[in-house]
Formats: sequence, C-alpha cells, structure tokens
Amino acid sequence: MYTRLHRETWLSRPPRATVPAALRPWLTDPGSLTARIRARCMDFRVDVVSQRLKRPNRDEAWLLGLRAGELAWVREVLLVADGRPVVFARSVLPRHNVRGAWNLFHGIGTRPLGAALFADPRVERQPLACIGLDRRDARYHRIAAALAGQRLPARVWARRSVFLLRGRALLVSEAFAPAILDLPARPL
Ligand SMILES: C=C(O[C@@H]1C=C(C(=O)O)C=C[C@H]1O)C(=O)O
Repeated sequence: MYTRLHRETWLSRPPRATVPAALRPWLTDPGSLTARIRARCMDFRVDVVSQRLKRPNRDEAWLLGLRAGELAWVREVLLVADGRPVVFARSVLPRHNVRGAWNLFHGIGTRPLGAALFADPRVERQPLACIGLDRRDARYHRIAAALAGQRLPARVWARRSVFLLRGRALLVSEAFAPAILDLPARPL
C-alpha cells in the first residue's frame, strides 16, 4: 500500500536548472492560458476528454478542503492549437460549489473555461504553482494517454491555481505537451 508520507511539493517558481527557458513563461503567466495560446495560433479548440463526478486525487482534495473520498466535478480537456494538443487541463470543482457561484461549469461544453473565468471581474485567481511530473506519477500516464500522439519527455511540467468566486473554489491544473514549445514566442 503506497502511503503518501508528505504533501506534494508544488513550486512557486519554475526552477531555472530544470525547466526549459521557453517553457517558463507558460508556467508563470497569470493571464488566461486560452488567450495566450489563441494569440499564437490560427485555429484553437477545446476537446473535452471527460467531465463527470469523480474522486479528486488526494492532493486536490486536500487543497480544496474535501474529505477523503468526497466526490467533485472533474473536467479534463485538451487545448488544441492548429490541430495539435498543447495542454492537458484538469479542473476540479467541489460538488457543493456548483450551485450559484460556479453554475457555468456544467453548460460550458467545448467553450474554454478560461473565457468565462477571465470575463467575470468577481473571479480571483490565487498564485500559480508548478510541478514536474515523471513516470512514477499516475498523472504523467493520464496525460500521456490523452496526448496519445506525442512522445512525452521524462518530466512533464504542469501548473495549477485556485480560482475563487464568492469564496468558493475551483482548482485548475494545466500540463504542457511538448508541442507547446512549437508555438511562436510572440503573438502572431
Ligand atoms: C483557466 C483557463 O481555462 C482553460 C480552459 C479549460 C477548460 O476549458 O476546461 C481549463 C483550463 C484552462 O487551460 C485559461 O484559459 O486560463
């Protein structure tokens, strides 16, 4: 039985020694990731991988103050730029937060969550944090499965932050596919 002996280490800044310089702006830009990608491609879409009630992982549950085993709405998508998936995103919304504050979550479909989040001035974003996921982590394999066509590096870098609306939390995590580095550094 694997017992987690410590809290996960999400870093407030990507370490210079291990994160490619071109990836660092993607891990740290506090603006909308959707908008940043859209500005660097001709065609953008959101492919919904899954959106259903399920148990968040322990670290997500802890961050959202959920009891072990408590269900939450989990939405996993691929952000696709010019036909290539560049981000695997996973958003976790506690069940009790769906009413009122986050009712957008259900009707969003293939519209990017970010477009709604950043359009609402009441939504606050807490600071970003990042982590390098390797093959020992189940999330690495979930990302690899979703990005079936792309060969992943030994370590996939991801970021996450909590969005708050009327004090109710939505956790958004975003893992970057290798193809993100093929997007131009500057907007088109
Ligand atoms: C939070 C944002 O929304 C993006 C779109 C998501 C979705 O549609 O599920 C999830 C996470 C983000 O990558 C953003 O654009 O910054």
